[in-house]
Amino acid sequence: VHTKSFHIHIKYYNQTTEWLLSRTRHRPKIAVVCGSGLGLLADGVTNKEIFPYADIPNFPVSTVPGHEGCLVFGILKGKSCVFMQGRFHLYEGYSLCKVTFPVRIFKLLGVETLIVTNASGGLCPDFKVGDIMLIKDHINLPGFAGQHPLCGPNDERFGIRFPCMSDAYSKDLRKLALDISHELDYTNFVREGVYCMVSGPNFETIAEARMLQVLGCDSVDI
Ligand SMILES: O=P(O)(O)O[C@@H]1C[C@H](O)[C@@H](CO)O1
Ligand code: HPA
Repeated sequence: VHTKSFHIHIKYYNQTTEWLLSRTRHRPKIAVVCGSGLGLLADGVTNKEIFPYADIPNFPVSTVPGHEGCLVFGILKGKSCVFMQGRFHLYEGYSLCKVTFPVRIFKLLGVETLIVTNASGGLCPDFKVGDIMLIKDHINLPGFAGQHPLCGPNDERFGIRFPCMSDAYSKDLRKLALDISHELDYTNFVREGVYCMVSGPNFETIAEARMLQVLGCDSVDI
């Protein structure tokens, strides 16, 4: 991989951030990335301001069905939020720094909490189709092969060079989600587990899925 594809100059992050800040009144502290078919998570938002990705400078565009390709700002339960209706994938041909570009824009917009969602494949034999799995940890398989969004020059504005990953997923937020699933009587389909990223675009072979199970993965996605 050419090292240039590991890096996006800060001027592009600043340009995109300034473009958005000059067009929205919202100053979200919470961002939600909606996976395939999950753009409807933004439906309950009020005071909506919608920006198609194609209009936002430097933003990638969605090429996968089920990904609307819009950034939606608004208010949910009194909190200012931003929703990505559609996310980006390595298999679309984007470098990982392009895939994660919006996350860094969220950081520059002042977002403090990131909620990621997607439609992944279940590996844990106890899971049923349609279950919701809260991610408690992950295995970044492409990362083992040097396909990692943090490779390249480090910009301390976005975080330290060697980030600790032992607490990547907030215990407090996971507990909150579990508490709410109890309150709503959703416990028979809300699970916790280890998520694995693979590159795609093919889904896994039977042998690969079995290997991932042995490695301790409960769900897998591309
Ligand atoms: O963006 P997510 O992970 O929800 O999308 C899944 C995996 C593929 O991108 C796509 C296949 O339908 O859905
Ligand atoms: N594997 C199997 N099923 C899936 C995946 C995957 O990676 N992503 C979404 N459904």
